[in-house]
Amino acid sequence: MISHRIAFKALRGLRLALFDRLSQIPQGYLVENPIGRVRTLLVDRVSSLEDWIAHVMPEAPGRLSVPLVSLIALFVIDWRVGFAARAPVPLVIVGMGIMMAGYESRMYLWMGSKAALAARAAEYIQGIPVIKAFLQEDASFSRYAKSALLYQDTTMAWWKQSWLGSGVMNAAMNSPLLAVVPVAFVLYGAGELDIFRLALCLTLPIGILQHVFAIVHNFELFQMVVPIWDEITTLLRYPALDRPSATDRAELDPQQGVSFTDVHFSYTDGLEVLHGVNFTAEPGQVTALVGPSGSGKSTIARLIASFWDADQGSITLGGVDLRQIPLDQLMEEISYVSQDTYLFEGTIRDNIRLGRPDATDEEIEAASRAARCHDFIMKLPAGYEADAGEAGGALSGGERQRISIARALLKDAPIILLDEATSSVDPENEHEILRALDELTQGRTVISIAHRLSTVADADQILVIDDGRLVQTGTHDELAGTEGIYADFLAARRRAANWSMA
Ligand SMILES: Nc1ncnc2c1ncn2[C@@H]1O[C@H](COP(=O)(O)OP(=O)(O)OP(=O)(O)O)[C@@H](O)[C@H]1O
Repeated sequence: MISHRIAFKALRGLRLALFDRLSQIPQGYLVENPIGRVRTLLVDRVSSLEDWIAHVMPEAPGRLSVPLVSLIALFVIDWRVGFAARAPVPLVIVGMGIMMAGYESRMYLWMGSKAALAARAAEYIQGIPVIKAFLQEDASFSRYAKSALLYQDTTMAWWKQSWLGSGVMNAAMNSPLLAVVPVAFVLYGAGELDIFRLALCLTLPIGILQHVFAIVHNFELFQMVVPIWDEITTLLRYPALDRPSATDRAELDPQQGVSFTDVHFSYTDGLEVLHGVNFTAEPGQVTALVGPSGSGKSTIARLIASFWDADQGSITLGGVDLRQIPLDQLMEEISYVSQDTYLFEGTIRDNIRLGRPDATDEEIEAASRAARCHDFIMKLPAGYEADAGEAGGALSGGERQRISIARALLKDAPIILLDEATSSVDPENEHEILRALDELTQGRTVISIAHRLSTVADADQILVIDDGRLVQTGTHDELAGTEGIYADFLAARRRAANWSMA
């Protein structure tokens, strides 16, 4: 019982340490690692250490000493019985040798396929609505099925490679008396052993092999624990963002907005996606980022939110380099509003309160009214007390986005990062979102990945990004009359607007 208590305490400590690390490392880790894989690590991998801590470690002294003491006792009773008791050991070693050949690489393959299966399963389930909408069930299911088959193949390959060795080993270990019985009875017949010693000779070997069996099993467990521990320590040692502690708050100048100076950045694959970007988003102004898909707009927004650090150059906020601003302080300064709003377990009220944990109910409702959420929330049977998990399924994408706007309003951060994609939203919702956004962006510094021409045209400054470079800067009027990507973008929008349904 004590060892189990210690084990659960250790697992709890380990999980807390991992969560702690996750909050200190670049949030990009979560963008780059499928959520199913992170979940497997935090839940399953950590749980699988329980056996090791609760059983293997506390039982090890007994497992090792009992066979040793029994064997010495047998040698003391009669050295010939001692040797007979060891007769199966070479067979156990041979069997184990066969079984363990290439164990580590098989183990990594198997664990990799298991993690891939978990990731694919999570992806498949999360993506079901999209998959159905695009009639991709077969393709998506086949990806999931392929990883299930790979898991099956690696499991079966492992079994096939192990069965001979494990058969030999098990047979030898389950035959502790094979050589002892004839030797002991011959000695007893010859009068060299009395009845008590004979009884000891016939019982002690059984105990020895049971423990040897357990040691072998534990050795196998150890082989499994090594890669798991590797994975856990990789995350625990993942370099944290180098930031001052929460108490070393930076002096931010409210007259200065967000500035990029010669910013270069590459994701972990090493391919540079931003090649020396320079701009300033002035405080209280709307800066719109436009450009072709994959040009780097979201990357710029994520760098401002410190998902990662720039590889070269500097990003400043209020005149201070982001690296000098404690993460907590930065998070107070920024609200990130994207089109996919995550609803946490709890009530709708709790979900909005995430914007400012000490907000009163009245403040939450005022923010909801301003974000045009109040009416649809009141239509839910339990209103603000509705369970977000259950209600979430009943909310449209636009309604969820308005909830994230309500959170941001409550948070009242001076800088708004806005990924405003409204393409998937119906006109009624779009209208409501725009009104909510108007409330949110009043008097704040807004950096918006803009998709709607109206937002772009109204922006104080438009930054045109192409292939990781800032290629045009100006207002709508300035850029509309200049040849380039922005004029092309306008022309494409006008053509689309002229399309008729006839
Ligand atoms: N996590 C990632 N790992 C590696 N490369 C990435 C990652 N995220 C984005 N990229 C790459 O970085 C480049 C810029 O991507 P980004 O998402 O910033 O573009 P974007 O302009 O926001 O595109 P969109 O308008 O389609 O959202 C692309 O080539 C993309 O493939």
